Amino acid sequence: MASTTRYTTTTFALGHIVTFLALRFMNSLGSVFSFISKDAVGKIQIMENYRIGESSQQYLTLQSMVKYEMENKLVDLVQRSENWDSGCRTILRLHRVLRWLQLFLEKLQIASEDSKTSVLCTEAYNDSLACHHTWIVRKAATVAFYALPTRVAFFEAMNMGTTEEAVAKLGVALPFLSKVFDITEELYKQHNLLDLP
Ligand SMILES: CCCCCCCCCCCCC/C=C/[C@@H](O)[C@H](COP(=O)(O)O)NC(=O)CCCCCCCCCCCCCCC
Repeated sequence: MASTTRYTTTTFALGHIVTFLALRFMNSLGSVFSFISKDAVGKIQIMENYRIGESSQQYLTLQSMVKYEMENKLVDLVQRSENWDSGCRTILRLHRVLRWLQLFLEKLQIASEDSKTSVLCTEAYNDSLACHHTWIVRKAATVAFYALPTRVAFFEAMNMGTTEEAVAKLGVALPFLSKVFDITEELYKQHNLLDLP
């Protein structure tokens, strides 16, 4: 499955729409989230530039990107230097965010009415992204999570309808999210790219 499934331009386009909605939502949460969305926007911009650059054909699929950058020694494997913004390391950062999102949405889906989104988000963060972040980023992220709205308001802000509707939508979306995560994880494992600096 992993070797035959491809990221297509359609997938990229859908990704952009979801990202746009997520970032708009984060901006609505106020300036406390802007340091998070700024970093996300910067990384998405790096990938968009590859998609419109002179090697854009090499960036049509995740597999072709890995092949192209590895064969042409365009990835910093040991420490960040001239290839600090390679597609491989940029996607790795976003891939780790996807793991956080997967855990967070799974928790939101099964949470009780009175559970706090800040707690769910912090747990998901500690089990995924936290170990890749510096102490200062971990502290700032944890503080920002306290500003998250309640579960109901969260679903409303994301335009997901009532709690029942939102839970049903998450049930449809989560398997797709897992599939994307698993394909990327497998590809990166094969090429030994999971710890890029
Ligand atoms: C809804 C609440 C959103 C919480 C977002 C949780 C993720 C917390 C990440 C905190 C990142 C802080 C900013 C800086 C991080 C960088 O140090 C770090 C390393 O980068 P470097 O190796 O280039 O130096 N960057 C990263 O790990 C990438 C962070 C990108 C954050 C993207 C967040 C997207 C959030 C999407 C929210 C979607 C909500 C949807 C709900 C249905």
